[in-house]
Amino acid sequence: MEQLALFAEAGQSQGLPVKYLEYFPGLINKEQSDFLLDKLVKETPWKQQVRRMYTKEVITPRLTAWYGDPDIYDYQSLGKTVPLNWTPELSAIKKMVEPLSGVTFSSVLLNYYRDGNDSVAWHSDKEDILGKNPVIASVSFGQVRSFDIRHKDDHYLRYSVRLEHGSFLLMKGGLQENWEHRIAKSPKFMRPRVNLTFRVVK
Ligand SMILES: O=C(O)CCC(=O)C(=O)O
Ligand SMILES: [Fe+2]
Repeated sequence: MEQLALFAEAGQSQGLPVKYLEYFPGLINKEQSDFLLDKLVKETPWKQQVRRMYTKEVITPRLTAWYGDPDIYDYQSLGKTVPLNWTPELSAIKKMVEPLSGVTFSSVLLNYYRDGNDSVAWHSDKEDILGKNPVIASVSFGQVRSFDIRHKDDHYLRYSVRLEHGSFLLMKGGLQENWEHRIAKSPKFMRPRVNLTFRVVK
C-alpha cells in the first residue's frame, strides 16, 4: 500500500510509451480552463451511478454524465441509455481535440471528482461499442490528479501522468487491450476535477 501511495504522488513518468499515450499539457489556456471547469461543475446534470455487483449494490465514487450524437446508445446493466445532447462548450472542445486525435468522436463521458475520496478503480475502456484499439481523447480541468497505468500481465510495469488543468491525453493502440488505468483516491486535500473522455461509439 505504501508503495502504491508513493507511486501516485511520484509525478510525471519518464519515457511514456508513445504508441499508447501522448500527453499535451496546456491544450486550453488557464483563463478558458477556469471558465470551463466552473461551468461544467455547475451546469452538468451529474449523476452517481449505482451498479449491481453480484448481490451488492456499489455506488460509483465520482459523478458522471454522458453526452453524444442523438443516434447512439449504450446497453448498460438495465435497458437502453441515450446520451445528452452536445452543449456548445463540449462541441468546441471536441473540435479542438479531433485534429490531434485523427478521428471524429461521437460521444464524451464526463467524470467529476469532487475531492480526494473520488476516484476511478483500475480498469480498461474495453467495450464492444468502442471497437478494437479505440482512440480516446482525455481533457482535464481542475485539480491535478495522477493517472496511473499498469500492464495487465505485469503490475510492476507502470507509469503515472499528472493530468494538469487544461491538459490533453491521447490514449490509443493496444492501451485498452493490454493495460489498465485508474485515478487513485488521495489522503491529501484535493480540489474538484472534471475529466472528459471523447470516444467513438460504433
Ligand atoms: O479521470 C480520468 O482521467 C480517467 C477517467 C477514465 O478512465 C474513464 O472515464 O474511463
Ligand atoms: Fe478509463
